[in-house]
Amino acid sequence: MKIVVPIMPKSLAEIVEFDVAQYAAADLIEWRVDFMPVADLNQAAQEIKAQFPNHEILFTYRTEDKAETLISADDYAALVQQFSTEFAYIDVEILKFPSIILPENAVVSYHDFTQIPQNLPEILSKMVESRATTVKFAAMPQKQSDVLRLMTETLRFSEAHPDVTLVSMAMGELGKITRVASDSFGSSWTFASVAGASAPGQLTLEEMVKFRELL
Ligand SMILES: O=C1C[C@@](O)(C(=O)O)C[C@@H](O)[C@@H]1O
Repeated sequence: MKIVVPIMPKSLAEIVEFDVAQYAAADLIEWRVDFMPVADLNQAAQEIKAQFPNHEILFTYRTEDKAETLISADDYAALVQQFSTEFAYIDVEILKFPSIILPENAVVSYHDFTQIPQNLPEILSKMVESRATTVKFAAMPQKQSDVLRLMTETLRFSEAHPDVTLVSMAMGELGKITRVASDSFGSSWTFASVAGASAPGQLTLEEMVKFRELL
């Protein structure tokens, strides 16, 4: 299972301050672009690539965790088009922005910060219809059985689509088990933090590495 570590710089100045050595055990860096002014993204992209020359980078502009809309659909599509060629992977909220032209390195994603929706299988099916090779799903369980449901659907989906890389996780305290063990049920990436979590329930990179060694 690949360990993905998010970085969430709020300014250009923060990028040069990263203690890059702390990220060495990460398989992939996720740049959470949505914390930074859009006007600074070009320069930030170059500086981030220079800071992490040995890592593949996932470019993510997350809108689904925000109440207000900070970016128009056209601007979102323009960002995807511009930055998809600059990074190894690019996150695309395909169900929220359905008219987008999907780049080959797209990681189509869906987030629900309140629940694990009952129509999870349908959401996964819709995402795979986009023909993306990587499908990511993160949602918030309210009870233990929600976590089991996510694991069951992860297994079902991964068996039905062996050619697709599935990334799934349950967030929060209840979901932690999915972050360390869901590769047993067909999920291929897990997210862990170095300088602050980008979602509830993430373990630190150090904890994750220890867990993975034990498992
Ligand atoms: O899609 C995900 C997964 C995530 O939401 C998590 O729960 O670890 C964290 C986000 O930064 C990332 O874009």
